[in-house]
Amino acid sequence: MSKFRVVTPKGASFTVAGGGYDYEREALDPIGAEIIEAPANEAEFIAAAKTADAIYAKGMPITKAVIDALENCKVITLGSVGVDSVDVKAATARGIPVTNIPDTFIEEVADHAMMLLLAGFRRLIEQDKMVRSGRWAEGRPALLKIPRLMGQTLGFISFGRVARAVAKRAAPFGLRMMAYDPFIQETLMYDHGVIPATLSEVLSQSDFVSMHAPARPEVHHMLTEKHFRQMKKSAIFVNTGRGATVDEEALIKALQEGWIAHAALDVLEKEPPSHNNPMLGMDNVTLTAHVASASARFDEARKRRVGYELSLVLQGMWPVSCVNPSVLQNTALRRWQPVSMDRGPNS
Ligand SMILES: NC(=O)C1=CN([C@@H]2O[C@H](COP(=O)(O)OP(=O)(O)OC[C@H]3O[C@@H](n4cnc5c(N)ncnc54)[C@H](OP(=O)(O)O)[C@@H]3O)[C@@H](O)[C@H]2O)C=CC1
Ligand SMILES: O=C(O)C(=O)CO
Repeated sequence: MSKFRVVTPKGASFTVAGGGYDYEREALDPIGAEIIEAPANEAEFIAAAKTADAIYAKGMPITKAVIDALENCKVITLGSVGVDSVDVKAATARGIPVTNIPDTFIEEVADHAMMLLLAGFRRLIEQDKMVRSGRWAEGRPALLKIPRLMGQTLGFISFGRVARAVAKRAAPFGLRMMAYDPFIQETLMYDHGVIPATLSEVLSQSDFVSMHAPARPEVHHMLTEKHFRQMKKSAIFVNTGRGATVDEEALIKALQEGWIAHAALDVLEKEPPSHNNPMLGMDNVTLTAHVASASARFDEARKRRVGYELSLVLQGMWPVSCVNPSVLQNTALRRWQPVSMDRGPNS
């Protein structure tokens, strides 16, 4: 009989083809913790998770109803940066720490954001189609209409870890950069050659708007019609954050009516999109399938980090990355390292 039960919804998202090796186990086996898969529907999950020592959240939303039913849970662990699949407020109210993996694949996501920006700007998909369909001669005239990249303005919405890594990549291209993020110190922006700005300034002055806001209830549909109307007609909108931060209907209207030029998106409101999502047929949209974090090291890095966070808490210690750290002081867990209490609105 295992000492600790970690319950997780069956049918994980993210997993490599064929399942992959359970790197979490390298941290969990030595402490006698077992990962148990439970059906990914709320009622059956609650029945299996009620007495669990920990929840490993993936795929299924961990709602208030699930959280309120937990009798013995010491931590809810996420194998992602985004914490939108867990009701963090409900966990905080129950005094349960929630952990994520914020520093695991920043570089991959930043590479992807930069790729989307460049592909949208240099019209990669359109150029590729022209060559394949025998319209070679149309390629050059299409690009003769666009400005050169150097000197264009890149505006960030949110200036967290990923946006900062994008800024490092964008600086050598000679882009002017500005950012809206009321939650971080302006010095961090200046350190990256980025000018602090209001949301309106970012929207109205940027040639590229790169969206990195986390999907929290208060950030839901942060960008609406009025925001797309403020953007330049030539603007390219890049989103590698979360689809829910954008009113997708408004974005589609903006693209169809020419308020902005192009959207390059790794994330959508509904993933995968339904077959009648108009963006699937639009030439001024570049899409990838929420894959920005993926690389050959993704599965191992994510699982090892999840195993580490779980094993710390199950052995009675503070986790390394807690999104609601205010709860830690009221737990029996031991503080063994400095942890920043300065986290977002949910903490
Ligand atoms: N496409 C993909 O595969 C991936 C997507 N992501 C998404 O990207 C997002 C950003 O990642 P990352 O940069 O690592 O996250 P960070 O937590 O490092 O940065 C997010 C920043 O946004 C700030 N913020 C919070 N609310 C607002 C708001 N209303 N307006 C402006 N800024 C706000 C945060 O402040 P504070 O910390 O105070 O809350 C923080 O400074 C993640 O939340 C995740 O959803 C991440 C990885 C992979
Ligand atoms: O970590 C996240 O938030 C992701 O979206 C991973 O793909």
